[in-house]
Amino acid sequence: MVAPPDNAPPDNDVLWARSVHYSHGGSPRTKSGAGSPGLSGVSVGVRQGEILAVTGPRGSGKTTLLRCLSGHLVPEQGEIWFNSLPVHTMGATARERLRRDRFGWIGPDPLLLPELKVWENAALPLLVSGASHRAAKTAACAWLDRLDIGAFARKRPGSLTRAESQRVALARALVKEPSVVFADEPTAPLHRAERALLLRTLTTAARSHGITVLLATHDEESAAVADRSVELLDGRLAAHAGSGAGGPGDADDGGGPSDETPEGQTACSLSA
Ligand SMILES: Nc1ncnc2c1ncn2[C@@H]1O[C@H](COP(=O)(O)OP(=O)(O)OP(=O)(O)O)[C@@H](O)[C@H]1O
Repeated sequence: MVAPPDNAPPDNDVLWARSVHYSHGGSPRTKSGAGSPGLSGVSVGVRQGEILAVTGPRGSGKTTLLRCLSGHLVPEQGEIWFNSLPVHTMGATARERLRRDRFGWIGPDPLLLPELKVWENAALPLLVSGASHRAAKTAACAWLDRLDIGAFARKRPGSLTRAESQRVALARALVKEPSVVFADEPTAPLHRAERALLLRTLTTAARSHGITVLLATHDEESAAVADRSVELLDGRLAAHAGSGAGGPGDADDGGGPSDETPEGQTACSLSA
């Protein structure tokens, strides 16, 4: 067993971004705002089991941050850590394996495969990982039941409403019981009542299984389900605040770092 490097994140942070810079198209951001903005020196720590909302207006960099934290994008500068693993130095295959084995993702579009039954869509992450058909079906149907859509397991996605389809996408994100679920505007296509239901379903499932959630949303009401929020503005972290909803961050200082963290780490849970 290799000891984690000295600059690895604090033990209770499952994910950690340190001074991350990312420009879409690779052209660095200029002072005038020209170029292709993404992230400009964002640092954030996410605790084990925490539900963290990443808020901010459209185009502020929420998706880019989630994609960097999940290893889809590699920052031009800065570090991304998952536990003691330096994601920013991993090769494409290792990052792909990490995403497949430890992370779940749900976006604004359910992206279900119309040719497959609902349970097969929910089971896809297990099927592509080599799980047996029977085990994948059992796990997928259990999640569909938990999310109150078990009755649709044998139907095709085409017969579902948008809200039901999003819940199937949620089952697919949870079916491997990942360490972290990245939820990028998962309620964007839904009506208000449906939004509340999906978020309640996501947070209940995550809390009962100890799953960490990063929820990107421009909607304040959606962000209120989180334990803590960080706000992005123009690719920079603007503020952070505890919502009082309860969670790991409430145990001590409301989610910020302690004074005892090594030099350089204090900024990582707070600032751009
Ligand atoms: N593939 C891309 N190529 C070029 N620019 C991009 C690309 N993806 C995002 N951007 C730009 O990067 C900035 C941040 O985009 P990002 O999607 O991360 O923001 P966001 O806060 O998630 O926005 P939204 O709420 O609209 O999804 C925006 O200015 C966007 O136009």
